[in-house]
Amino acid sequence: MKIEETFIKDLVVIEPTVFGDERGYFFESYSKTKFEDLGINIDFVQDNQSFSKKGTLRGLHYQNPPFAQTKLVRVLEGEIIDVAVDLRKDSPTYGKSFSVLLSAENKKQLLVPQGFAHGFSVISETASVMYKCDQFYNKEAEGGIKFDDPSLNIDWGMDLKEAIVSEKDQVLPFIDNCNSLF
Ligand SMILES: Cc1cn([C@H]2C[C@H](O)[C@@H](COP(=O)(O)OP(=O)(O)O[C@H]3O[C@@H](C)C(=O)[C@@H](O)[C@H]3O)O2)c(=O)[nH]c1=O
Repeated sequence: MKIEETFIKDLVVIEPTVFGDERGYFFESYSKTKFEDLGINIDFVQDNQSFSKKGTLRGLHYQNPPFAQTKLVRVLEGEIIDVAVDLRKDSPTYGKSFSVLLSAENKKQLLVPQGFAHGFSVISETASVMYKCDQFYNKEAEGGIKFDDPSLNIDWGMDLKEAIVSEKDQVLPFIDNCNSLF
């Protein structure tokens, strides 16, 4: 298992050790002790899975404290551009975004800490995305930022006019007006 730092503190990409043989492959997608060896000590309590068609864009979402969530995101099928935006007011990278291609093929995982907004776009025909969370879903604590906020200028790898976006996500505020409490 390998950990890649990003330019944003605490936001890391994890690559598993994959064992291939004539049957196919095997890897540990999560191991509490191996993650602890990498300095990651998180108690995950909920696993989520979503399936989306090409052109779907979900996000950018977060839950405010005390219900903030760390998310460990991976792709079971397909390819996504996974995006995290730093919302920590005292962070030197506040308002900056990081994007990474996650796919069933590259098996990379993005560890999105508490204090970030998260979203992804689907660039393959379909994609199944799975993520672990260290806090339960709480509707009242939900917050979001509009995916096309010009101050974030995120490259979602698609024509945004064609993006498939939920009604809820179409009316989210830009970062300067969001209700983030981080
Ligand atoms: C996120 C979530 C949603 N739901 C319900 C609420 C709603 O009726 C339905 C669909 O919810 P949403 O439209 O919010 O799903 P979605 O837009 O996929 O929301 C997700 O987006 C990605 C980018 C994230 O980072 C996640 O944390 C989550 O916010 O599922 C739960 O029951 N539990 C959950 O944990």
